[in-house]
Amino acid sequence: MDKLLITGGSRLSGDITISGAKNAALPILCAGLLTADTVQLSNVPHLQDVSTMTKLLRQMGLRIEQDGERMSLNGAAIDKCEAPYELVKTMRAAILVLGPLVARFGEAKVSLPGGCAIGSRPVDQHIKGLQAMGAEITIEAGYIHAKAKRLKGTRIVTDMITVTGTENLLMAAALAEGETVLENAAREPEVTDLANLLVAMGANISGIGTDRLVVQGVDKLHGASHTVIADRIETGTFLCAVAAAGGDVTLKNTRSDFLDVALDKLREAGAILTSGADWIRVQMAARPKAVSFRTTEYPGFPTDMQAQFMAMNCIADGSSHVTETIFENRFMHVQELNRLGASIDIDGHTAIVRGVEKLVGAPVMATDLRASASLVIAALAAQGETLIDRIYHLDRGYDRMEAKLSAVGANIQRIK
Ligand SMILES: CC(=O)N[C@H]1[C@@H](OP(=O)(O)OP(=O)(O)OC[C@H]2O[C@@H](n3ccc(=O)[nH]c3=O)[C@H](O)[C@@H]2O)O[C@H](CO)[C@@H](O)[C@@H]1O
Ligand SMILES: C=C(OP(=O)(O)O)C(=O)O
Repeated sequence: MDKLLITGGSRLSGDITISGAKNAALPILCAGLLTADTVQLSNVPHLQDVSTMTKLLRQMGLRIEQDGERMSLNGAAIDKCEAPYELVKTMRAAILVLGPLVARFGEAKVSLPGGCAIGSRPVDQHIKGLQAMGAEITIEAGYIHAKAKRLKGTRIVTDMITVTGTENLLMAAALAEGETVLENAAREPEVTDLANLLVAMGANISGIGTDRLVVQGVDKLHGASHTVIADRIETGTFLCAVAAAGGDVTLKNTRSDFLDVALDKLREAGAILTSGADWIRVQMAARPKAVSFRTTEYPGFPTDMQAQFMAMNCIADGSSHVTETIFENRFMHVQELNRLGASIDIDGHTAIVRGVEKLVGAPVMATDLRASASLVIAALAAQGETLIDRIYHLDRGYDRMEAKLSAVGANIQRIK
């Protein structure tokens, strides 16, 4: 099992190119199931989750050709509407095949994802929405079986804001009969990116970027070309790394407008940020100041950035309160950060972080994707060597992270 060995203490300086967004690429790949024509994609990130998704979609008969960051999908020969447990258990986003399969082929058999390290993460809202559109759904032996001659548009109000729930229902609604209104829809930029691709494929969607999506179903979708948006969480992760370790780094091929709240928090921490249409520069010369925040849905503070900011807070001047409101168990990194000398206590959904002057390297274990990123950031800021185990979590969602960090001066190596 691969590990990362990091010797902390180097300032980071230079340029990093940001990859396409994992959370946009995954639903967008599933949108390839909605048409018999070819969908051409660019800026697709190199990630384990993308490999898992392409493996799953190929098993269904989707033809996928890949050339670096470009991918072409063709759904003319899909012959298997099934997502097996073996793949769904390694990547929850596999649930995103459910909506497209029922909408285009009238049936789907998809393994229930089950729980995950950060929370129980049920998919009841995906099911409730499809049922409201007329799908007959049964759950048997750990699988969701869905059937519908043709889905029918209706008004759906989800109990809570759900990102992949909105995406699944949006893809289903694109091919349903009549009008679907999705109330309480997620407004994450990745949902908008998917919606923009669907429109390019011939879908009729209004309210894109708002919490009320109105879809007039069409009989068929056609091929399109699309560039996946930049990964705002990868962007934020490198910004936190510089804020914690110090330095001057320019992130290229990214945007600042979808990270407003996180950028405000970094400024509050003392980082100097400048940006243009497709770049962000971060300069950090001093010890960061502690910043408190609570995670919420977009455009609020992203839960996917909570662990990375907490790592920065560990070595900050002052104390902070970090409140997690989206997932019930997303503090797995706390005990590992404490092993590096951090001082964090948990009180319910809030972590109280008392900044310490220094962290000291130690062997630690990654427990989930963003927890892994927080350990990398803490290790970059720590004195001495940190060995991070179980980095397969990191590989799910970061495109060659150690290569990007080495290029800006970090002392980091992958140990096979
Ligand atoms: C592939 C992808 O895009 N993953 C992102 C997506 O995950 P994902 O789409 O799984 O997260 P959701 O937005 O659905 O989850 C939000 C909350 O709603 C709950 N819930 C969700 C659906 C449902 O049917 N029932 C239910 O109770 C969840 O348990 C969670 O507490 O959004 C999360 C929240 O921004 C991010 O952390 C993930 O990185
Ligand atoms: C929780 C995340 O991803 P997923 O929904 O794929 O588990 C994440 O990207 O931080």
